[in-house]
Amino acid sequence: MPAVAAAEVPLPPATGAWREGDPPGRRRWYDAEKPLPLESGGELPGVRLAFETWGTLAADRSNAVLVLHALTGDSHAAGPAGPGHPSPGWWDALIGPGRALDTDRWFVVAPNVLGGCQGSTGPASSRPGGGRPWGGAFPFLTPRDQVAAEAGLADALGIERWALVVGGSMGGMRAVEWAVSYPARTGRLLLLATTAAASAEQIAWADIQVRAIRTDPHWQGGDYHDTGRGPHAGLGLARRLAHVTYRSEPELQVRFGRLPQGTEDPWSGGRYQVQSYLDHHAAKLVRRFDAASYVVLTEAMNAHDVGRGRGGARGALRRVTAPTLVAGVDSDRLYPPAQQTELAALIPGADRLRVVESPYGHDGFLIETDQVAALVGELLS
Ligand SMILES: CC(=O)SCCNC(=O)CCNC(=O)[C@H](O)C(C)(C)COP(=O)(O)OP(=O)(O)OC[C@H]1O[C@@H](n2cnc3c(N)ncnc32)[C@H](O)[C@@H]1OP(=O)(O)O
Ligand SMILES: N[C@@H](CCO)C(=O)O
Repeated sequence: MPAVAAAEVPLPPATGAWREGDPPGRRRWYDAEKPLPLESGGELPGVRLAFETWGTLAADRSNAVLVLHALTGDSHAAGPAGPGHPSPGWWDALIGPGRALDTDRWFVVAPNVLGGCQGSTGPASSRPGGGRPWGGAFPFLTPRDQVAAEAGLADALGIERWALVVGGSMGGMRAVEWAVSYPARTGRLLLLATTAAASAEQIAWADIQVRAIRTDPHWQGGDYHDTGRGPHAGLGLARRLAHVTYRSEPELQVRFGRLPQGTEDPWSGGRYQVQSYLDHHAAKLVRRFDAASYVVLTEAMNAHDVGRGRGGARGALRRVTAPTLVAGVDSDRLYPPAQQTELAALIPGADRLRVVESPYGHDGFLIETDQVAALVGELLS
């Protein structure tokens, strides 16, 4: 089957409305027909998910793969940088002709998460009816809500069962929710650097990040979207803290040590290299990400507990029928491998924990693409 550009992929009739023509070329939108009932009560009207696809959906729709991004990722999982995409796809090394997710064979779908800010409905979106942005009134979401929205997208695409659902970190939270909420629709499962439930420490790091945003004077209760300003300083602080947790102590030490940044003097107002590095990542995120989305998604991650109302993690994970691989990164201090050991032990179709060897910490699931490709290959073979 030849690879075709996603813009040419014939899509089946949708139950929701489709919107074509985003300048980057590939992004499409799914608009839900009905409001989404929320786990916390109430419902979210006007749900839209942005998504991108690669490859061709087989006539029997058996070759669809769902790729779920992490906290600040988006639907641009593959493909080059370009207008609307300042960076190449975050898993470009894995998705494409001849790659682990070979788009000559697989139809790969990557949605932007509900609550996000890269085309899907989130706090920066207008309320239905063309009103002001949701802002602080955007409802509390959980990963189950986000997965329920993704199930609507799957319905609209005519995909009854994914051949594979794969995700890392926050994407792994949604992937495991898929396998528990919709076992018959999850053919295979690859969980990377993720957990059955957000831990006390993960909630603690997240809390500091959310407070950094909410205490920024430009937060305005989350209703800043049409003020021309935003809690950029708070978001930058949140990213600095988060980024340290995404990497490992030895990596930072080997890479930066105590070196000053260029000719700057840390004893008189200048920065160490590592400070400059964090400044860079903070500024980069502030340019591309909405602070209120960051809060909504972070709180959704805090709410992640696959066992809630299902007899705990053991009771929930027993429902998974998919052949499963669970992998952790050996240097991950944010999602330590003990969390993936638990997942592997409790999912019936999983065997021993796989370990991605990396000096880079949690971000290893994004960086060590050769090792992740080998896991994908093993699971799909
Ligand atoms: C799907 C998802 O999960 S999220 C989508 C992808 N993730 C992100 O975009 C999150 C932000 N980025 C990251 O987390 C990481 O950069 C990764 C995981 C994508 C890639 O990691 P690495 O390749 O190891 O990149 P690293 O962390 O070294 O950062 C490199 C950047 O730091 C900059 N940098 C390095 N040292 C310094 C310094 N002393 N001062 C300032 N900047 C510095 C580099 O110039 C480079 O800039 P650029 O990214 O604008 O080109
Ligand atoms: N660097 C990743 C890590 C979160 O898992 C992100 O920004 O989404």
